[in-house]
Amino acid sequence: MAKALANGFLSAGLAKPSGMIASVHPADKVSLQAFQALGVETVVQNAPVVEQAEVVFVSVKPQVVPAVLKEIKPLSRGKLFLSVAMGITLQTIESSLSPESRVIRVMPNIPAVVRSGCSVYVRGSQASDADAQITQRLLESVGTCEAVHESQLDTVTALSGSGPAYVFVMIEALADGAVHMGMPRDLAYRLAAQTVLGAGHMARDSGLHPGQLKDSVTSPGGSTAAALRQLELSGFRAAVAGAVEQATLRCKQISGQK
Ligand SMILES: NC(=O)C1=CN([C@@H]2O[C@H](COP(=O)(O)OP(=O)(O)OC[C@H]3O[C@@H](n4cnc5c(N)ncnc54)[C@H](OP(=O)(O)O)[C@@H]3O)[C@@H](O)[C@H]2O)C=CC1
Ligand SMILES: O=C(O)[C@@H]1CCC=N1
Repeated sequence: MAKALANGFLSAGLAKPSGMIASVHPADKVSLQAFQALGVETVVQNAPVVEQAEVVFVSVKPQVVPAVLKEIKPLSRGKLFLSVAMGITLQTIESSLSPESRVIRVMPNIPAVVRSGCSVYVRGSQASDADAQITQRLLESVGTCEAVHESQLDTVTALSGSGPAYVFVMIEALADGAVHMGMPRDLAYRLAAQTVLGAGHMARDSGLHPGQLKDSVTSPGGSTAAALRQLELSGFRAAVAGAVEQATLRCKQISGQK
């Protein structure tokens, strides 16, 4: 996620490679190469990042966050921390850093890499209006960004944080169906991806209910109606809604609420 955000901020012209520094775990060669390709300085420790940066993204797995916060606490005074870790609450982060640090929780998503992400954020108790503005500006440079209440963050994580994965599975499945019917795979992926993009665009911008949009595609006695019947028989809606529910529960489990 850190690579996607860095790439997005650079593409948006909001940051220069010389103004960024990334701590990359030495074993993670893919990340090392990705940051180097962006021209961003990499270090193998977290301390130099916190020492040099005014705004620090905490983008390690939730299970690793406590150890990282403990490590950087002595350097955290006066800095703004943006944590993207799922399930790690503001209370946990704030109580693990200097009381004079400022914290904002962010839930971005991976399309930030192509500046089509959607992010939400929640201000910590010490974060100022200026901190919220910096957060909003950074994340709006890579997509949409809005403030939410922390009680929504686990569900946001399950919907838009993880959502691209569900959509990628959908694209794969759409293409698999078409390949099964004889379509070349590269054409199938192109059409599937563009279909998702176009439908998303309409759902976002038309002001119409998704059900109305669905009805506009569904000719009486036609092929879409036959396909939709198959989706309903296969429990498609329940599967997708259930995925969001399970992901939310997993976030709550990680944060210790369940
Ligand atoms: N991927 C996504 O789409 C999204 C992810 N997030 C959040 O972003 C965070 C990162 O997720 P993601 O990018 O997928 O995970 P990754 O595992 O890809 O990235 C985490 C990186 O942190 C490194 N790391 C491990 N331990 C340390 C340490 N002690 N100090 C510094 N770096 C360390 C890892 O190295 P190594 O691999 O060697 O352990 C790895 O390079 C998570 O908290 C996740 O909840 C939020 C929204 C969307
Ligand atoms: O899978 C995860 O845990 C993270 C959170 C949102 C997307 N990826």
